[in-house]
Amino acid sequence: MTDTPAATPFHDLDDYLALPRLGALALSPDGRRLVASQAALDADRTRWSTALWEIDPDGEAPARRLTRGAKGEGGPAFTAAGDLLFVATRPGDGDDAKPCVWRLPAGGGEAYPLVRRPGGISAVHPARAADTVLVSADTLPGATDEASERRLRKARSENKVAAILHSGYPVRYWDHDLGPDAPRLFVVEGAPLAPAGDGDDGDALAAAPDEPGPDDERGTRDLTPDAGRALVEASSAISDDGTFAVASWSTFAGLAAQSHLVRIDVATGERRTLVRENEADLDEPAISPDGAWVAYIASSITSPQEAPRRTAWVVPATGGTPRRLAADWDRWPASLTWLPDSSGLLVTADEHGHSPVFRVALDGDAAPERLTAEGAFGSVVVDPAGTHAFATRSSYASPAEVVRLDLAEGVTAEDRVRVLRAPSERPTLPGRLEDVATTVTDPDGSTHTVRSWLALPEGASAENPAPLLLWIHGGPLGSWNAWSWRWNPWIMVARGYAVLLPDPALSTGYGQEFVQRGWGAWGDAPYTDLMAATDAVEQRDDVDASRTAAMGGSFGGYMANWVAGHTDRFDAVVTHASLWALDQFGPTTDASYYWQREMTPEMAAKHSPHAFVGDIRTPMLVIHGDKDYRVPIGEGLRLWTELLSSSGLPAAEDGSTVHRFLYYPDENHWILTPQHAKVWYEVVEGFLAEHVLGETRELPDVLGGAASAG
Ligand SMILES: CSCC[C@H](NC(C)=O)C(=O)N[C@@H](C)C(=O)N[C@@H](CO)C(=O)O
Repeated sequence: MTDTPAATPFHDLDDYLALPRLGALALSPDGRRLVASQAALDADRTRWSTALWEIDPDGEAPARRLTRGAKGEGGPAFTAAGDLLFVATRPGDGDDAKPCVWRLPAGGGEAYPLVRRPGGISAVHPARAADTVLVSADTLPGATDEASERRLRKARSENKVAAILHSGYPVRYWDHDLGPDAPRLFVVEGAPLAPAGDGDDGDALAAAPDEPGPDDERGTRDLTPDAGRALVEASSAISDDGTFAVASWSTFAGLAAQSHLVRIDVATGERRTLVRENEADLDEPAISPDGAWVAYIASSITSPQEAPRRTAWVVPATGGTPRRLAADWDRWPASLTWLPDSSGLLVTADEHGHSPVFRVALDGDAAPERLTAEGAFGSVVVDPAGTHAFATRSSYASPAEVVRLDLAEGVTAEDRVRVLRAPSERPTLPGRLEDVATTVTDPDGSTHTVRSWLALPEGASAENPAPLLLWIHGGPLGSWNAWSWRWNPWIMVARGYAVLLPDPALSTGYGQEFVQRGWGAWGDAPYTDLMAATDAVEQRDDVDASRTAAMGGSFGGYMANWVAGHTDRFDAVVTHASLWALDQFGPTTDASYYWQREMTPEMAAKHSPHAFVGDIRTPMLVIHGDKDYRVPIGEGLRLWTELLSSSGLPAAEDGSTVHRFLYYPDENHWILTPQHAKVWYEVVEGFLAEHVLGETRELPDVLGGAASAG
């Protein structure tokens, strides 16, 4: 017998990067076909590409791959006739090829391009009970038809002009520039799609989308020629009968942006405001199957004093007075899916380290019924009989898998969920996960529970306590409740660390008051909660309190920077894409309007990590991507120069320093390529090994023979 745990994919970064990653689901209107997208590593291991897979809704047959395009396929959706539509670029169209909509006929045959637009198509929305299909496509402001759009695009590309003339805000989004084109909604024109084929059992669906099939390409009619930037970041839905659409529509005034819901008549393009609130953004419209109601999510406009509230509402689809669903519910709805008889909705919402599915009735004031126990659910779809739902479920114990939920009354949460046969197996973990909690007392005397996930290596024990890594989540309005490929604790667990994933003040799933305690005061309760959670696990005999590190990304990087300036209890701090100087972050992020609502100059001054640089006595690894527009590179650059010049551990005269800066010239807020993700984990692990374990790791050659990670 040996205590050495069996090797898992988390022990080897190449194996980890090769794990397939499940995406969104689509269910055919008859409920008989379930399709999932899944990303897998390409043969040259430098990108992931997505393919569509058919999943047996009964859980009997193995998953079957449907598409094999060289450039990948995504955004699956079924038409009323059962054809599968998806978005993909055409093979052979070159590097600047634009995605278009493909049709894979229900009756068999080759997939072929159904609709294209000169600027590409980003999403497709078929009606569930009519031959109407909407698409969302980026369009130039001066384009009046496809010919003028092509002419304008040609003028820019042939003259190699990338300049964009703005007259308002926003100008960037996450990792790309906004403009000069912007999304508009189009209806696909033409005769009804050809009926399904000869009843072939579908084997032909495995055909590759290599060559266009039938000569059936369709044109489009612009439903929103005057959209301007109103549909940037919009969510939209089409009614089952295909007669109208509802979209979130943004208006801009200076820096301020606000969204309301519009109803658009598909036949005429006539548009009218369905519901508008002065004090909230309205998004995520979902039209009831009977066409009578529109459900949506309202996110209140914040102020420096007041945190947002997210609530679910319904309004008659023809307009009228909105009504709040589950009015006393102290949870934030994340997604809304109607039941087929329009009697209510399935709603996901964060709760205590999970994101379960709840059933919410349309009428009455019954409390939402929590249907599931473990995990975070997404991509929820319901079969036409209303007896089962399908969803993806992940947690920190498992990447996303496809599950079927039995919607019958009286079923226990455990019995309700059945895991379906997905394209890939659940990977073996290198350790175990515990749900831990501690109690904190705020300066006003109120007490709160701070709960965390603690991932422990298999061998951790009193005789062999594990070094501790505190990993802080971003947002900050979020929760460690779903698997993340970006922030994966198991890689560090496989290297012997216990990883603590706390949900401090500002986290979601614990009620409004828990968010409010950290609002506008990021360095107070969120920080003290994190320290309290760390104190509590350091009491355990299977955790080694003398070897510890803290890390975080994005807002989690802000907190890592704050930690570095406020305690020297950790041996190392890793900060990725982090907010450093709040005086500059607010105006330079792509979402300035969002942050400036919360941040006063006083708050920025009081809670800015850069003001405490002189107190930093912990080696720091700074990581930033140049194309990060959410937390712009100026944060990383200023952090780096101030660390070298002004921290309590400045660079020596010969330039040597304990700090490190891992800079990605062509990555953004996320590290999107496999090879760069591998370097990320290698450098993080090497830096922690040096400072926490006192060990040296060799850096990979791809870093050009750089000196040690620590
Ligand atoms: C619901 S919390 C707000 C998320 C926030 N949104 C905007 C408009 O800025 C955001 O993007 N925060 C980042 C600084 C961040 O912390 N991102 C995290 C979580 O999304 C990340 O892991 O990238």
